[in-house]
Amino acid sequence: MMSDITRMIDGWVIRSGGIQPEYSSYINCHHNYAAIENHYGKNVWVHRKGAIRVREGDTGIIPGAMGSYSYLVEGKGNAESFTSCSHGAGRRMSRTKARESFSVEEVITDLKSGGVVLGKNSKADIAEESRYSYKDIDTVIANELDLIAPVKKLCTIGVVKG
Ligand SMILES: Nc1nc2c(ncn2[C@@H]2O[C@H](COP(=O)(O)O)[C@@H](O)[C@H]2O)c(=O)[nH]1
Ligand SMILES: [Mn+2]
Repeated sequence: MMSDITRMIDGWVIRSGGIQPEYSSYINCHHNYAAIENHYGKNVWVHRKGAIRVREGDTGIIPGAMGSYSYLVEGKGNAESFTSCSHGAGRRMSRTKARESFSVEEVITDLKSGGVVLGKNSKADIAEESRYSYKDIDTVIANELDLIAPVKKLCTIGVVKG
C-alpha cells in the first residue's frame, strides 16, 4: 500500500518539478476503524470515525485542506477523549454550498498562485474541496491542546487525490 502511494506521489512530483522525493519514515494514521482498547479499566470496542488515536507519545497527522497547512502532532493520552483527537480541520460548509461558492477555475488558480502542484486527473470535484470550505487549521489545533502537542506545521507543496 505505502509503495503504491509513494509511486503515485513520485510520478506527480517528478513530472511537475523534476524533483525526486526521498522518504525517511512513514506515519500510518487511520481515521475510520474499530479496535478493542482498555479505557477506565475495561476492554471496550472503540470506533473512531473522523477521529484519530493519540495515546501518550503517538504521532498523529491532522490535515488542514488542500493548499493550506497540516500538523504532525504528539498524543497526550487524554483519558476523557478516549485518547482521540480530530482527524482534520473539518468543514465549515457542506460540499453543495462549496460548489455554489467556488468555481473549479478559482480553486486551480488559488493553488497555482501558492505554488501548489495538483496531482489529480479529474478536476470536476475540486471546487467542493476548496480550502475556504474548511475551518482554519490553526484554530482547530489551538482548541485541542489538551489532547495533542503540535510537533511540526507542514506547508502544502502538492496535493494528490484519487
Ligand atoms: N492536507 C489536506 N487536507 C485535506 C484535504 N482534503 C481534506 N482535508 C482535511 O482532512 C480532513 C479529513 O478529510 P476527509 O475527506 O478524509 O474526511 C478534512 O476535515 C480536512 O480538514 C487535502 O486535500 N489536503
Ligand atoms: Mn474521511
